[in-house]
Amino acid sequence: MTQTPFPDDFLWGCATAAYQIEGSPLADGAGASIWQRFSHDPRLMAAKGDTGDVACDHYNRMADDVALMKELGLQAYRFSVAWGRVLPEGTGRVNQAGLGFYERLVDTLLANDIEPLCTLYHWDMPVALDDRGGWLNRDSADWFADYGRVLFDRLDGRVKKWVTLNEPWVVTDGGYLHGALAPGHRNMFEAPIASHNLMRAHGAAVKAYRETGKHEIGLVVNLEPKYAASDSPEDQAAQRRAEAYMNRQYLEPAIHGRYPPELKEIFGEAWPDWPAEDFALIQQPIDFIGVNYYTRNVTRADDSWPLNAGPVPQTQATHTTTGWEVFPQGLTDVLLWVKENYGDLPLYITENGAAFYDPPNAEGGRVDDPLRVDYLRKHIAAIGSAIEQGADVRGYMLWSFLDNLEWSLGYSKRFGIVHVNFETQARTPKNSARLYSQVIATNAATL
Ligand SMILES: OC[C@H]1NNC[C@@H](O)[C@@H]1O
Ligand SMILES: [Ca+2]
Repeated sequence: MTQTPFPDDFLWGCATAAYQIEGSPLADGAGASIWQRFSHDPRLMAAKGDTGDVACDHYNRMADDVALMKELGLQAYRFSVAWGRVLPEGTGRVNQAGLGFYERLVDTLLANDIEPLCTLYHWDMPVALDDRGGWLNRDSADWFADYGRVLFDRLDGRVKKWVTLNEPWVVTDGGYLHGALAPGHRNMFEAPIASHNLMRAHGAAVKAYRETGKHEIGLVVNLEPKYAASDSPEDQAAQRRAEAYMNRQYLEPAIHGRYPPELKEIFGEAWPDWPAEDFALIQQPIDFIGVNYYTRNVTRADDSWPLNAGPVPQTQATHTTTGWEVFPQGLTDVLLWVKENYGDLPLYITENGAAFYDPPNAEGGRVDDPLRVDYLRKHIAAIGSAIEQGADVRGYMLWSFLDNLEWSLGYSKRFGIVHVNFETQARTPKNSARLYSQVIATNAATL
C-alpha cells in the first residue's frame, strides 16, 4: 500500500453544472437556455425525453445537497450559474430571484466551510442571445462580460475562484461542428467563429473582473492527451493535428495570444484571418488553468475520421459506459504537458470521473461501484505523481457530486459519487463517496 501525501492546502471537492442538476429551468422569472430548447427537441436530443425540466431537482433541494457535501467532507464545490436565471434576456434586466438562488447557494456553502468555485458559462446560453446569433455574434464578448460583472459585483469575495468558460472545445465541436450539443449546428465555417468569440468573451470577462475583482479567475479546458499510434510521419502528423484541434486551440490563444498553425491547415478556407487586436483581448492574464481529464486517445492517420486522425481502439483496457478508456497515466502526462507548454500557472483538476453502470434504484441504501472506486484511486494517485514531478496542482473537483443529465446522452450515464433515484429524487452515497471521504480525511492517495 503506497501513500502519496498531497500538499497541505490541496483543495478536495466535486463539480456539477446548472442545467445538469438544477431542474426548474424557468422558475422565478428565469429565461430559457439553448439547452431548454435543445433537450425538448426530439430531432436534436439523442436521449429523447430526457430534459433538464427536473434533473436532480437541486434548485429545490440545494440546502440538503450542501448538507450531504458537508457530511462527505468536501472542502470545495464547483458549480455553474445558469445565465438565464440571472439575465433572462441575456443582457440588461437582472432577475433578482435568479441571482438570489446563487447567493443562497454560496452562503450555504460558506456556512458549511465549503469553498465555492463558480463557473460563469457551462453551456447554457439564453435563447434570447442565441436568437441574436449567439456565439457567432461578435457582440457575445460584451454580453458575456456584462453578465460576469453582475455576478462579480454581487458575489466576489464570497466566491474567490471564478471560471469564465467550461470546455470551449466541447461547446464549439459539439454545438457548432457536429451538432450533438446545443445549439445543434453543423457548420465548419461557424465552428471557428464560435470558438474565437468564446475566447474573446473569456478575455472580456477576465478584463471586466480586473476592474473590481480581488481574487482569482481562470479558464477550464478539457484535455485529452493524444498518443501517436506509431512513429510513422502520417501518424505523427495526425497526432499533431488532433492535439492542436482539441488541446491547444484554447490554451494557445489564452496564454500565448496565437493559434496553433495546424488549425488553418485543418479548417482551410473556413479559417478566417483574425483581427490582431482580438488576441490582445483573449490573452488577458489568468490566475489558474482548470484541466478536465477523462481519458486519452491513441491517434493514427485515418481519412475516415475528421482531421484525417482517428482513434486506435484500446480493446485490452477497461472502458466506461461513455466508451472512454480508463487510462490514469494520461492524467499525469497531461498535467506535465500543460506545465511544459503553458508555464507554471497553478492548475486545478476541475473535472475528473467516470460513468459506470449503476442500478436505477439503490437497494437497501447501498450502491457498490467498484469500477468507479478503482478509477478514482488510480487517477488521484496519478495527480500525486504529477505533483512529485513538479506540476503545481492545487485541487481536484471530482465529476460529479450527483448522477445527473449527461447532456444528449440523458440520465443513463451516471457519473455521480452520490446515486440519484430519478423517480424519488433520493440521494444515496456510493462506495466511491466513502472512498473520497477517506482520501479527503487523509489528504493522500492510497493505492
Ligand atoms: O462528460 C462528463 C462531463 N464532461 N465535462 C463537462 C460535463 O458537463 C460533462 O458532464
Ligand atoms: Ca440555432
